[in-house]
Amino acid sequence: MGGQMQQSNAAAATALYDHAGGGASGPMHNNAGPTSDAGDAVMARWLQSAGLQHLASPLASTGIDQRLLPNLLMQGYGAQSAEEKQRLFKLMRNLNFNGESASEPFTPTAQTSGVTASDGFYSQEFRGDFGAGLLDLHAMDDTELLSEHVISEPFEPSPFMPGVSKGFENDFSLTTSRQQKEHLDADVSAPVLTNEKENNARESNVAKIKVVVRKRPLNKKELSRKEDDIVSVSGNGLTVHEPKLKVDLTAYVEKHEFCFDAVLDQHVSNDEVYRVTVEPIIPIIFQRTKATCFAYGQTGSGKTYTMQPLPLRAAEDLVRYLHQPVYRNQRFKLWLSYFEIYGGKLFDLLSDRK
Ligand SMILES: Nc1ncnc2c1ncn2[C@@H]1O[C@H](COP(=O)(O)OP(=O)(O)OP(=O)(O)O)[C@@H](O)[C@H]1O
Repeated sequence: MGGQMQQSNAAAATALYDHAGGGASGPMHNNAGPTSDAGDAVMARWLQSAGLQHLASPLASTGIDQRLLPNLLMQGYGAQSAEEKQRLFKLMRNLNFNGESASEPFTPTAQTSGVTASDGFYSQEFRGDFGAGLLDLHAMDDTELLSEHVISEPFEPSPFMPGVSKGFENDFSLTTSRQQKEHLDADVSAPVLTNEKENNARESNVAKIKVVVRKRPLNKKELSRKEDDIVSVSGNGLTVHEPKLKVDLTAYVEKHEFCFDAVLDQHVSNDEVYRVTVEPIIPIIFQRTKATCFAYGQTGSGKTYTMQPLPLRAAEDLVRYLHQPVYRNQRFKLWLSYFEIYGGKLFDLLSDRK
């Protein structure tokens, strides 16, 4: 089914290209005939794939040069609501730029006899701001476009995330006020782009991975052997002082310096570990983000000692958040599973180690 559909799209796209080439000097609607119909059909189907088929017929009957369509559509031509404009914007983004930026010299990706690169769908005019305006047939795969239809349900941002509330103010949420809607209707591209920029900025502000090192104190055995403490901590850096011998057997210490997101020395309590590592993740989970916390290190380095208190503290905070008015009605669900992986086997600790 998908393959068939793509084939028929490919044929139709070629027809549109031919059509544009034949009528490069005049408006496309003047080129009546089968190719014109095919071109209109592609445009109609393209719009239909985003549920915007009602925009196709007015455009066809206006006498507007269809090479200008991408720009016209981008300016919100015919679209009534902010939601429609958003769909148009996403549809436009599915145009295949073939890795070229608009400033790069244009190279046509297909050739048809009698058609030059400056014509039709491939012309600078048609491409407008969108690079090489070849319809990406893969992007027209129905499943992918269906996902474009999913409009996220209104979601109230967490007041705990820095800078989040500002970003969501410009979002196309269904709760957009009338005044905002009018503003968005006036120019749909600007808010979408601003919104995207803000999303990127917000994402880059929140580190995806945070590595925290905890130094444990020397244990009794090490103390009884009068072993040296070879790790010193300073800020978010630590130095390993490695005892070495030169070839002439003179002892010397080689320093290895490392920097992490945070380094906790041996005097730090488990509460402080929680505060630095897991506590900041909890509100992010309520932004519908997945979060993982794990410990690694050599045997006896303190993984169990460090990790053991964290789940209980995290569960307390999670439940506390769930009861906050801002999250209470958002249909969040809390699941808990507890496994041990040992010796290549998985044990369910909430089910008699089955
Ligand atoms: N920060 C710390 N303060 C005091 N004691 C600690 C600290 N970290 C670890 N210990 C002690 O060091 C010993 C080893 O710690 P732990 O069992 O947590 O290591 P581990 O990394 O889980 O080891 P393994 O990989 O062998 O399971 C334990 O007796 C633990 O109580």
